[in-house]
Amino acid sequence: MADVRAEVENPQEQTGPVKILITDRIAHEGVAFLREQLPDAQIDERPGLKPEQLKAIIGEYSALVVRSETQVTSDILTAAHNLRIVGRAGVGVDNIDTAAATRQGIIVVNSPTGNIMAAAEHTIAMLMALARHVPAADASMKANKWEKSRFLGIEVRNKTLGVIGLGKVGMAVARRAQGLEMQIIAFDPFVSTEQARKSNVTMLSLEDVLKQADFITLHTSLTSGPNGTRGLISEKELAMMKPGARLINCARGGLIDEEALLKALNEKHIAGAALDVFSQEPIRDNALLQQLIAHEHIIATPHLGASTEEAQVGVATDVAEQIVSVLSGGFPRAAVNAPLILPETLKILQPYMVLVEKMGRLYTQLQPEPLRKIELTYSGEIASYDLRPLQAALVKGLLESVSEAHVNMINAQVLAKEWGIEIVEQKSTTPAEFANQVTLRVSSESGSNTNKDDYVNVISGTVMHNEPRIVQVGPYWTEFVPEGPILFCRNIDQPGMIGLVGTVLGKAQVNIRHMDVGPSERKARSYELARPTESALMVISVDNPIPEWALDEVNQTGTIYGVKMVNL
Ligand SMILES: NC(=O)C1=CN([C@@H]2O[C@H](COP(=O)(O)OP(=O)(O)OC[C@H]3O[C@@H](n4cnc5c(N)ncnc54)[C@H](O)[C@@H]3O)[C@@H](O)[C@H]2O)C=CC1
Ligand SMILES: O=C(O)C(=O)COP(=O)(O)O
Repeated sequence: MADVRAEVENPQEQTGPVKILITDRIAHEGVAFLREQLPDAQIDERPGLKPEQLKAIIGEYSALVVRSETQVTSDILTAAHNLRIVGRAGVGVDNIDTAAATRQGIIVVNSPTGNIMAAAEHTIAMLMALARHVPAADASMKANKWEKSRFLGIEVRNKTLGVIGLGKVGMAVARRAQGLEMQIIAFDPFVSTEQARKSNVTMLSLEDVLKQADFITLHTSLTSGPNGTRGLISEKELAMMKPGARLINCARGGLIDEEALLKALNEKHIAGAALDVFSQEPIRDNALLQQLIAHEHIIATPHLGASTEEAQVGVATDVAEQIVSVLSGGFPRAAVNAPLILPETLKILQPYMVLVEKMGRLYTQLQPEPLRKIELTYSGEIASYDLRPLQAALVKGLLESVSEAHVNMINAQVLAKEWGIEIVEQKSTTPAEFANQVTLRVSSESGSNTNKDDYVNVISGTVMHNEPRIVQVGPYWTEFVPEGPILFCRNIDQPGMIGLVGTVLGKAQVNIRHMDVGPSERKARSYELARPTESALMVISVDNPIPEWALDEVNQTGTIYGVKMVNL
């Protein structure tokens, strides 16, 4: 069973050492950690690659490390045949097409806390610089001037700071600003008034924050779509700002309509703005942005929020650790697109993951038909765990033999949806037939399993001595280890049937490893006589594949039917 955490096997078999590509500059501590922990890996630092250069080489790599500069687009990802993880040495992942990565089963990780303080302190530096014209005064001094009266500033004490986005950075900024004796008001639709009140922050509507604050600082992530934050501060919002107020953006450039900002500054509606981030980075020859940063009431820094020694060491080692973990078959600490399962839980679930994947494979091989709805029932103690890995294992088992898709825990749900498969789960901690049992009930294309040979609508299994066992197939009770080549057939429940099959297999020089004949009713297991017209399911595990002529011979007996070979 392959590990569904982060599929180790690659669709295009990779030869040679594992390769890691670093395309933005990260602290050397992170690179050193990778080298130390993965001594056989090839680690290439190639900052400044053009998109077409990155696309040309990305296929060789298992891991990619970036900051905010490299654009990891879906186009790049289509060429990333061996990529298993993208590590963002920082917070914002808006430069990574995470939806495309998810579809391809690529884990995206970031460092959610490594540079929070750096970003918050830079915001405070921007706040003070805006209030006291520090950069302009410095430039004037360097031009050999002494313009004492030109740089009259304001105090921040007793002023109101409006925080838009009261997350990790926003809250750190609020705390620091409280130390400067500022009043803090905030807008964040996902933070409760009560929670904010405990930190002495007053939650208001966006409009009220804009109208009341002397300084506005932005700390939301950049998201697109109808409820996204792109263009959150546009002409209308700028117009709502208090005349003479100041704006700070150390989050993402796209949050502000930069043209509208330039207009508001030119009209002297707001007194100034401090920008660390821009809609295009680097700015290069973007005329609007050049005009904006040249404005006398703008303070600009080249996306320096995270650029402290401490933060860079923090984010680089944070991401390096997660890359080592994932490439070694473990879990990332901060995956943006993967559910987090604790290693202890995974250890318990592992044999059930094997079981469920085999149940999926068995179903697809016995009943190769488009699926529509699957009901997974868990009973026993197993039902009390986080069972997402089992669902992923099931999708993998079901789709692997019929699709090119590389299924793993990251993309299992997306792929199931694409295939139009609805998966519902039922959980009960009360044991059923076995202490822990997983049952798969399937509805195929027609919506019900009505055709004559369509008996495999239920497969049930358990784990015994850490080994998966299938205990029910359709109406038949059975017990076998789902492993290797297995012959499935049904027979009229009467004497001589086992002998018939045994003789043919003997003739074909096929060794039987295990055999189980399951009646269609549980009570027949207690050696009561079954009625002669009843059928039974024969499950015969063999050491080597059975030749076609032997399968035909078994099929022609008249009393044995539905002969099918599966490979688990
Ligand atoms: N300039 C730099 O170098 C750095 C920039 N950042 C950026 O700062 C931003 C914030 O980072 P964190 O605080 O770590 O993120 P976070 O996820 O902890 O906080 C974001 C907050 O924004 C809120 N939010 C979402 N939509 C909103 C909306 N429409 N209006 C108001 N609030 C909304 C969320 O509820 C959340 O509380 C991110 O964009 C990140 O990329 C972070 C570190 C360094
Ligand atoms: O972590 C973030 O979100 C940042 O914006 C920092 O970006 P950077 O790593 O400095 O390119």
